[in-house]
Amino acid sequence: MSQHVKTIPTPYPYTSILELEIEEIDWYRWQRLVNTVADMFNAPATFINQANLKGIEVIIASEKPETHYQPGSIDLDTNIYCHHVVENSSELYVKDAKLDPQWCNNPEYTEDNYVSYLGLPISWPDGSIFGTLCVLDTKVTDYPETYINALGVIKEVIDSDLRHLYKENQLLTLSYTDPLTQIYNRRGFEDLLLSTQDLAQRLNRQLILLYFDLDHFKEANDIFGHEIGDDILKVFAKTLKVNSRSCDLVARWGGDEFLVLIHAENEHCVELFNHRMAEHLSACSIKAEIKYSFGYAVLKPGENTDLESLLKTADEYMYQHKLAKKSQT
Ligand SMILES: Nc1nc2c(ncn2[C@@H]2O[C@H](COP(=O)(O)OP(=O)(O)OP(=O)(O)O)[C@@H](O)[C@H]2O)c(=O)[nH]1
Repeated sequence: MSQHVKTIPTPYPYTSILELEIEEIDWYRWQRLVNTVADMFNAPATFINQANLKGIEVIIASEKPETHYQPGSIDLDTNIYCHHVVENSSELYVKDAKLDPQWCNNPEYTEDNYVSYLGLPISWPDGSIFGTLCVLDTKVTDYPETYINALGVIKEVIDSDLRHLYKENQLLTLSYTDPLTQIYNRRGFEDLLLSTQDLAQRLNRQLILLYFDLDHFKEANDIFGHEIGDDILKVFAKTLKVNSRSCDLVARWGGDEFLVLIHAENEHCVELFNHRMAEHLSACSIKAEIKYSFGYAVLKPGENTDLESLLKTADEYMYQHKLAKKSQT
């Protein structure tokens, strides 16, 4: 019997901008832009969508009586037009969905009868995808190139609003934060590593990369449940944070793995850090005992070791630590 293995799409690492109190976006202007596009194309529906942790979410919809859509988000498994724009980071123009079998399971076509779609990607200033500006129609279309170009100009207005937001730093912080533990995520760590290295060079100080991996975390999830598992991750992240200085970088690297980059006078700091961690963790009141293995790598001033090599060293060390503990038990 053949087995169909379903892959779960990775969510886009952004919180919905609708959930944030952002004053820098002129929502009224975005609304007018969307309404103008709908009028210009004489189309029943125009949207600005965001690719975020929920999937693809409608942020602004045209205010025409015939605009038909479900407010909220569509998960990444559903074959809607916008997913293709987001995935490929490029324009998509479907003049007549009937002519292309790839849309036969697209609910926008099969349920809402949107047979035509024109969508452009909207980008964050770092080039990663924010979402789409799109025009949908229930009739077959053949837009002139001048219209498509005009849509491109309107999209650039939205891009530039996002750039402004980035300057304000609100969303930058957001896209750098792991939503569960509220420490940096992988992307935040990678992006801030360079400036931390720069600072350490200028101060002529060494940096130490600490790599932590929880022990038997899968078992804790299995025995106590996923929610307690989440609590363990949160407590561990918080413990790392309170034991670090504000200039250190504390991040969740993925799953039950964490990184801390510390400005350290010498390797003795690693022992001290560990000692403080053990003390804090033993004092916290959580159902499951939190144990971890760790490794580290040193980056001396003047050295130019890349993150990959540092991680490899720290990971090998951590692995030996884990093995040693396993063989003891
Ligand atoms: N609750 C919760 N579990 C997660 C999360 N992310 C990853 N996991 C789980 O973390 C577990 C990691 O398992 P493993 O990598 O095998 O690690 P381990 O059980 O700690 O094994 P050892 O490292 O060998 O001790 C997996 O079961 C994941 O499903 C999360 O955000 N929340």
